[in-house]
Amino acid sequence: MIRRIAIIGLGTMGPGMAARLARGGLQVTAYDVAPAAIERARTMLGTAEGVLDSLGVAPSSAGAGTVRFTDDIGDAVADADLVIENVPENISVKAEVYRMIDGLISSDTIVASDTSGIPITKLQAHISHPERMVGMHWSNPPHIIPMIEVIGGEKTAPQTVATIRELIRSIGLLPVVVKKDVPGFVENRVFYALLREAVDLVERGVIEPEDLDTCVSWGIGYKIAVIGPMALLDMAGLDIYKSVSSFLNADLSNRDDVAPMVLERTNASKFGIKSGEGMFSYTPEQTKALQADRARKLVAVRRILEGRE
Ligand SMILES: NC(=O)C1=CN([C@@H]2O[C@H](COP(=O)(O)OP(=O)(O)OC[C@H]3O[C@@H](n4cnc5c(N)ncnc54)[C@H](O)[C@@H]3O)[C@@H](O)[C@H]2O)C=CC1
Ligand SMILES: Cc1ncc(C(=O)O)c(C(=O)O)c1O
Repeated sequence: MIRRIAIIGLGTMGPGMAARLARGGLQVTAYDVAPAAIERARTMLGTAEGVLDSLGVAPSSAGAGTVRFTDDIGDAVADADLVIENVPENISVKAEVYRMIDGLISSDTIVASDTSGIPITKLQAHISHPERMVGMHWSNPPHIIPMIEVIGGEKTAPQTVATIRELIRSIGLLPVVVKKDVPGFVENRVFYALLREAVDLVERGVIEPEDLDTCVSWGIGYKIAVIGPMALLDMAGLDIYKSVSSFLNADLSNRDDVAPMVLERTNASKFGIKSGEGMFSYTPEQTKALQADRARKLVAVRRILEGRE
């Protein structure tokens, strides 16, 4: 039974996860190597709790859990039933965290990674109890998006996958078990196929970035929240899909490296909202307003999709 959870890494994802897990009645300790990240996370935690209130996510019947911040990794993982590693998407950074916690956790502590797509089999090579390591891939913003992928690597015990799936279900979220440890799992394989084509179309001047977003959000994006791709195939007709894919698939982007448009920006430290500029530009005031507006709309859409409005 999982009651105490340590979150390692409090950047974009950690604070929202901490808020959601605590709302589910769990005792969370939250650690980051950077003191500034811990300070930022305190504010982000408060914002996420407000969003959970507006989503109507009630505390568990046993009451809400707690979030305690710490700057000591040993303190964070001591007594944890589950450690969620949430540091940058880089195998050596993640492996260093596993090495650090290896001697600090008990042999029955589960270690989960929120990796966006590094195969779990690669990550579990860096830990003493690989049978207790599992992928637990949340989607951003983690306190709003209810689906979480659960992925076992070659050495993950089936019981570890089952325990994490049950934990997710027990706090009212939606676990999806990915049956094969493929890079990117399922969500990001599908999403990155879309992103590759979107970036390519903008880069080739087929469409302006703002218009690309309008096309995708109000075209496929809007309906895909209600009708998933497999069901859409049936709605459109497999005969139509057969005809279109017979000429279109061969014309879609198949680039296997990072697009120049993305490299130019990342080389200039233009990472998006976190640096004030990426595909678009953002002042701090615009960022605040945008995040509040997006949270409000995501909350409203989720309430409707769940049949609550
Ligand atoms: N940003 C996103 O939309 C999503 C990210 N992910 C995955 O979640 C993981 C974390 O991503 P983000 O939160 O976006 O990263 P981020 O870069 O925003 O935050 C990472 C945090 O880890 C901290 N950190 C670095 N080394 C550390 C160490 N040795 N010990 C403790 N803390 C350390 C950093 O100080 C930073 O605060 C990555 O694997 C990413 O691929 C998963 C779903 C969505
Ligand atoms: C661009 C991008 N990459 C990865 C992820 C992820 O799920 O890991 C996300 C996300 O929104 O969650 C993302 O936007």
